[in-house]
Amino acid sequence: MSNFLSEVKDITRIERTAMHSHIQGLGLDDFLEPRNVSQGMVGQKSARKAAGLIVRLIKQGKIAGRGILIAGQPGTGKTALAMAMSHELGEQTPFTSISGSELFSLEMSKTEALTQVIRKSIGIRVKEMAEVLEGEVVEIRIERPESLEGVRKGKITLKTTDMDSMYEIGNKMMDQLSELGITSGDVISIQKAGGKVSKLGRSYSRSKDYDILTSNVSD
Ligand SMILES: Nc1ncnc2c1ncn2[C@@H]1O[C@H](COP(=O)(O)OP(=O)(O)OP(=O)(O)O)[C@@H](O)[C@H]1O
Repeated sequence: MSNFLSEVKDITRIERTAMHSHIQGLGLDDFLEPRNVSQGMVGQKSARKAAGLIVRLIKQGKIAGRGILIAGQPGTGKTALAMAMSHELGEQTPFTSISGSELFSLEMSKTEALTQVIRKSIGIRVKEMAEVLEGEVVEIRIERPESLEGVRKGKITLKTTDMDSMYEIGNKMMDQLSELGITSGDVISIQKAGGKVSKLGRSYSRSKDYDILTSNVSD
């Protein structure tokens, strides 16, 4: 679990997109003419119109595999234009922002840095589908082997809204259950493919067993 958390920390970066949260599009009419104030955009009319033209060409499939260089003084709206273009291209077009200093490094080639950013952008669109078993733990039974060579055998009974089902569990799953401190009354999910266990909470009927706020608790 701790490894998993540290991995998450590694890949989490502070994105500087909040300052553009007002940008919802290029604010153009059907003839690509910029409206005065529209979709969070104001001014920069010729740049917005040019960006709209590029968006139209992309949507028509007339340009692909090309980059666009937007040049200008700091703070004049280059990132805002890029973000507006990604909005115009629809939800399927991810927006990923990087700064120049991330590309120029002694540790990594520019190609590698760019490849990572592209992978990240693609990753935004990948939805992971996992089949899971979810239910309240009724009982965990682990039979310890009598000899050192013997293998542990385990069974878990899960209660779902419809029924109770018993599953045989392997060593890895037994270790996970004990690491997470799973006991009867916990509501858990188990990923069918990898066997990853997650604790979702405690069942309502057993929730008072360890509830320190109730009057049942003695000193
Ligand atoms: N035409 C515009 N309409 C509304 N808001 C804008 C417009 N242009 C820029 N902004 C806003 O102004 C701020 C600065 O713009 P932005 O960060 O896009 O500039 P930049 O050219 O990318 O800057 P830098 O070169 O420093 O990266 C942002 O909050 C952006 O959303």
